[in-house]
Amino acid sequence: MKLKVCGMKYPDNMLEVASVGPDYMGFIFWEPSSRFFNTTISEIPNHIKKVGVFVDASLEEIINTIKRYNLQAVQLHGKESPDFCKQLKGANKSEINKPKREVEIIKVFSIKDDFNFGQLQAYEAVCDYFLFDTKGKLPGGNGYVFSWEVLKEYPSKKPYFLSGGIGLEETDKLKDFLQRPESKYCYAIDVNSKFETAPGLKEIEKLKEFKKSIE
Ligand SMILES: O=C(O)c1ccccc1NCC(=O)[C@H](O)[C@H](O)COP(=O)(O)O
Repeated sequence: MKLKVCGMKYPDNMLEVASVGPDYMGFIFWEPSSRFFNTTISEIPNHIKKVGVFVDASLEEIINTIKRYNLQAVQLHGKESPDFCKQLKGANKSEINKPKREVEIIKVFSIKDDFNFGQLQAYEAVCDYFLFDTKGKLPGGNGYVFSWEVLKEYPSKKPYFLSGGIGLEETDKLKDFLQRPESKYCYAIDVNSKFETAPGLKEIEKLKEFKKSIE
């Protein structure tokens, strides 16, 4: 199972987290967040994909940020429409990253108690992954787990990231979930606030323990 560590902020901490070996590292490009990032990304190994997290940012802002930070993925955490994702995919193919690999598009859906999976259909062709997070006061990083039971209704074959308040306390529940049919397309686990001592500052020992538990 892949691991994404989101909400990185501090250069030394990025290097420490890199040593744990996640597959993705996320950077929040949404100013109101306590994890808002606008400085320099440390030299982390190439196999760790850098993900830019955006909330209803313009196409221009996203493209400029991809270029500035050499991002390999973008996570869209707002109300971005299928057409917006399509435009981003188009820009991606033509101008962002040629001749390198295309930037992955991760579209986020926030879940409270139930969820209308019908809305995924329009995004199938225009994003690479879905990410399921917990609906809360903020667009992301709320620190609450949603009921994964909802995913029994998952109608798609698109791989998804499971997110929302996941910490070491969820390890047993997660192991159980990963045995179930509804986790067939679960591609990665996304963690954030449950591994912090302060916004954007991750706890390395906890991350090591968690990574082992999902291997
Ligand atoms: O983390 C933030 O501050 C944030 C703010 C606005 C949009 C997205 C944000 N985080 C994105 C993530 O991918 C988080 O890992 C995800 O929401 C889960 O966070 P948590 O509930 O703290 O585990």
